[in-house]
Amino acid sequence: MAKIIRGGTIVTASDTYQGDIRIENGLITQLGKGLSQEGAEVVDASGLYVFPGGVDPHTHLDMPFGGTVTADNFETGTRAAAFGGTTTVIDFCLTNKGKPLRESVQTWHAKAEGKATIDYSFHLMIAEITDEVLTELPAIIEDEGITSFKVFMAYKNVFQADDGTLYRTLLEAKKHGALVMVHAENGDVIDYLIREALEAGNTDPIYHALTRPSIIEGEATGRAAKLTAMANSQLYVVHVTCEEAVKQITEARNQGVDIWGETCPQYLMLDQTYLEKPDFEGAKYVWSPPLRPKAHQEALWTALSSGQLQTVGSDQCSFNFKGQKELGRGDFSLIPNGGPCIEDRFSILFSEGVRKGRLTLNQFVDVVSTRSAKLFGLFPQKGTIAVGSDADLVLFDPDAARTLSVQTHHMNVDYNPFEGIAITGEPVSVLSRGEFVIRDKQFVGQAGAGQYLKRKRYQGAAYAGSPAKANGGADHV
Ligand SMILES: NC(=O)NCCC(=O)O
Ligand SMILES: [Zn+2]
Ligand SMILES: [Zn+2]
Repeated sequence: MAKIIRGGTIVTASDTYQGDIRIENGLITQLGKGLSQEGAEVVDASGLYVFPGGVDPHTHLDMPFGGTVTADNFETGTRAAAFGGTTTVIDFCLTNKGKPLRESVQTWHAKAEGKATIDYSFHLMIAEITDEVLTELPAIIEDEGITSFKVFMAYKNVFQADDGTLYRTLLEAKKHGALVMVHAENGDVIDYLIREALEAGNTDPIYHALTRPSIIEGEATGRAAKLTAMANSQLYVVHVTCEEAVKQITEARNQGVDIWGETCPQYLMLDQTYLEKPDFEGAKYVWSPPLRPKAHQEALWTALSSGQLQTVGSDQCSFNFKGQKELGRGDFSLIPNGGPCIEDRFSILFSEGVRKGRLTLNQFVDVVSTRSAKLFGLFPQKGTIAVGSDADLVLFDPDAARTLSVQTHHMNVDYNPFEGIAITGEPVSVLSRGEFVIRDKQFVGQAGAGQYLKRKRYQGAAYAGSPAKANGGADHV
C-alpha cells in the first residue's frame, strides 16, 4: 500500500522545507504540500524532521580480527543501525593473500544474506597486487558493483600493505573508476614502538595510544596523498583522528588532489584519557588510530563544518569487554581494536553537531548520508529525499532527551563507549525502501529484508561536489 508521510520538516543536504512525501513500491513518487491521501496509509510526521536514511560508509560486521570475531553480525549490527537512523551500510570485505578475491566476496555475501535488515554493500580490501588480482578486479567491479578498495597502511603482519601496493591500487582504481580508501598510520614505526613499550614493561591500554602518535597518522596521510597525486587518482582517508592528518588532507585538496576524509563520532566525542580508566576499562576505548588528546576534537569539528572532512562513519567494530577486549590483559597489543558506534553515529552528530551549532541541518544530512552516497556510487538512489529515490527515511524527534547506555542500546555488545553521555534527538520511525523497520521506536523489520547494493563507479570530484554550505539552510535553533 502507498504511504504518505504527512507534515514533517523535510531536510536534505541542500534544502529544508515543510511537506509531504508519497511512497509507492518502495520509491518516493511525490513531494509537495497537501498531497492527496487516496489509496495511501497516512503517517503523521508533524513536529518531526524527515531525513534521508543514514548511509554509514564504514562498518565491520561479523569480522574476524585480533584472534576473535566482532560481537555484532549483519543481523544485530544492521538492526541496531536501523534503530539509530541508518538505512545503508557499506561493510569491509576482507581478503586473503594468494586467494581469489571472488572467494572473499562470496564469504561476505554469505555473512550478510538472510541477516541484514537494511540495505548493504561492500568495499574490498586489497592486500597485494598480483597478476591474478589484476585479472579479477575488472570483473569484481562489473559483476559485484564493488567500486571502492581498501588499503591498510598499518596492522603489520596482519592487514598492512606496502606503499607499492597502495600506489598500484591507486593506478588500478583510476583506470576502472573506483575510489581507494586508506587506513593511514605508519605500521612499521608503530610495530617498533609497540615492541619497545612491551619490552619496557608498559602493557596497559594507554600504551596503545602512546605507541601510535598523531604525527605518524599525519605522515601516512601525507604519504598517501602524495601517491594519489602521482597516480592522478582518488583517495578517501578513513577514520581521521587528528589535526596533523586534517592538515595533510587540506593541503592536498588545496593543490587539487582528489582526496576526501572521514572522521567518526568517537574521535569527536572521546579523548585519550579514556584509555587510562582503571581495572583495564581503558581497553573499551582501544581504536586504531587511537583516541587523541582533547585539542584534536575542535580541529575535527572545524574540518567537518568547513568541508575539509566530508563524512562521518561509525567504524563499527564491536568486541565485548568480557572475553574479547580482555584478551589484551597484560599486553595492550592483544586488545582487539575497535568499538560499537553503528547505532549512535547519526544521533550523536545531530546532537553534538546541529544542536551545538557546529553544523547546519543540511551539513548534518550531508555528513551522515548524502556525501557517502555520492562518493560511493549510491546517489540519488540513497542519500537524499527526491522523486525516484528509495524511500529510506528517518522520522526524527529533535527534542527527545536521552542518555546513551548499554542498558538501552540494541548492539550485541556488553558496553557502550558513550555510556552516560546525554544527547538530544532520536529517530522515532525509520523506513527502508518504503517499509517500516523501526516504528514508534520498536523494531518491526526483518532479517534478510536488506538488499545487496551494486554501486556505480566513482564519478569524480565534481560529481561528489562541494559540501553543504555553512549557511545553507535553516538551523535547528
Ligand atoms: N578502527 C579499529 O580500531 N578497528 C576496526 C578496523 C579498522 O578500521 O582499522
Ligand atoms: Zn582502520
Ligand atoms: Zn574500520
